[in-house]
Amino acid sequence: MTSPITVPVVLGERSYEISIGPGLLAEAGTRIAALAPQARLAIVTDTNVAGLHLATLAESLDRAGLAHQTVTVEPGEASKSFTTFARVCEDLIATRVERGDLVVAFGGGVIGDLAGFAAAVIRRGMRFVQIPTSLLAQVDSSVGGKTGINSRHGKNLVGAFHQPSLVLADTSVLDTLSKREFRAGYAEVAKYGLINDAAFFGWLERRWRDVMAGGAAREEAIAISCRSKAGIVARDETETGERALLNLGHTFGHALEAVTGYDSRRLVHGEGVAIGMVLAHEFSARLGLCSQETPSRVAAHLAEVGLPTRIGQIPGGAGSADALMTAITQDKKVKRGRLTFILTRGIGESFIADDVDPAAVRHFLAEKLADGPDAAAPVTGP
Ligand SMILES: NC(=O)c1ccc[n+]([C@@H]2O[C@H](COP(=O)([O-])OP(=O)(O)OC[C@H]3O[C@@H](n4cnc5c(N)ncnc54)[C@H](O)[C@@H]3O)[C@@H](O)[C@H]2O)c1
Ligand SMILES: O=C(O)C(=O)C[C@@H](O)[C@H](O)[C@H](O)COP(=O)(O)O
Ligand SMILES: [Zn+2]
Repeated sequence: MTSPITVPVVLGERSYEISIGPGLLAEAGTRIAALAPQARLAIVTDTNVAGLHLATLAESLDRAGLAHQTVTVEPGEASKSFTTFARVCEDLIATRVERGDLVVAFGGGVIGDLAGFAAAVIRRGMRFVQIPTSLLAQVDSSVGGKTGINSRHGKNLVGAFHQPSLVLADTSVLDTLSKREFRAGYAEVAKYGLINDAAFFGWLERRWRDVMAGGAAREEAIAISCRSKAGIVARDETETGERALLNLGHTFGHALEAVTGYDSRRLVHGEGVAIGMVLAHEFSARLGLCSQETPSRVAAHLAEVGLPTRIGQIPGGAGSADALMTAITQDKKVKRGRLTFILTRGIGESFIADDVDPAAVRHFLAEKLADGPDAAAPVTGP
């Protein structure tokens, strides 16, 4: 087996490594034992991932002599709720894991955020390991220490910064991911190009089919994404400045997720981000910050990949401009009541814009909603 790609996340005493490559699940036992030889493990996963990959992880931990128990939740965004969080905390405490033991987040971003938040608060803080199994989790959510759950007022409004001690991204587990979920993760990959790396976005435009197919191009895209995120997180761990760039498309996207009731059948996070990134580029063009060709190029690429790019593609619609604005004004980037958006001057030229006029955003959204439902390209499906 070839050695995995390693990406360091440099954060002083909270530094850790991301390992990326095929077959890492079978090595999880030895790698975790090297980190914490005596630890007992509490694995948090969802029923999909458990059914497909838990046996491989469990065998690896057994071989390394690591005791482990599992807490399982239902798949989907609805599990990032107070109710599920409370149950997971109680179940984890019932396993009698101690402060020196490890929580293992084994799944997509929902599991990483949920289990990571539980690890942040149980016994006032336990170490945890991320074993991300979706593309989205491998390129984004397992890195950087944002953990949390949703509120009825908005996405991720309850949470903590809590860095993992290790990230193991086994790229071969992505072979069992649905096309829809793979595409959703691809939106966050494209985000890194759109933030500050026009060459990467151009590479994706040429090579996206290879990224979807697997192999070297997919691993390269995951590694480039992780390096980009690790660099930003190392410079601004708790989002006092530059880290907000990772929120490109998210102010709109999170509002869309909130008004669609965190219902994964209608919209998953990466799809919200895809639509949100197109909206952020269109809004930038509307403000005269970039040319009209910029949003057209972004939308064309995301649509070619099979992602939704318009609000009208969300089954059941996305409520009203007022409902979206209510969610947007709860965004964590709001400062002294003023809206912050990630806007752009062109592909790979994103910047943080504070004091964005809410009336202009509302007017823009009302116009987008007036376009009405679009039956041409439904977001759901395989
Ligand atoms: N903390 C962060 O920095 C950060 C970054 C980006 C996104 N997020 C959060 O991540 C969540 C989205 O993550 P996601 O897209 O991974 O969603 P998810 O965790 O719901 O996973 C998507 C679906 O894929 C299934 N799945 C996962 N791995 C699989 C595999 N290998 N084979 C088959 N099925 C598999 C899951 O069971 C689920 O049904 C959102 O809640 C979002 O807010 C957090
Ligand atoms: O890591 C970050 O910082 C991000 O913003 C990454 C996003 O892709 C991710 O969806 C994150 O959870 C959003 O953070 P939030 O602070 O807006 O909830
Ligand atoms: Zn995201």
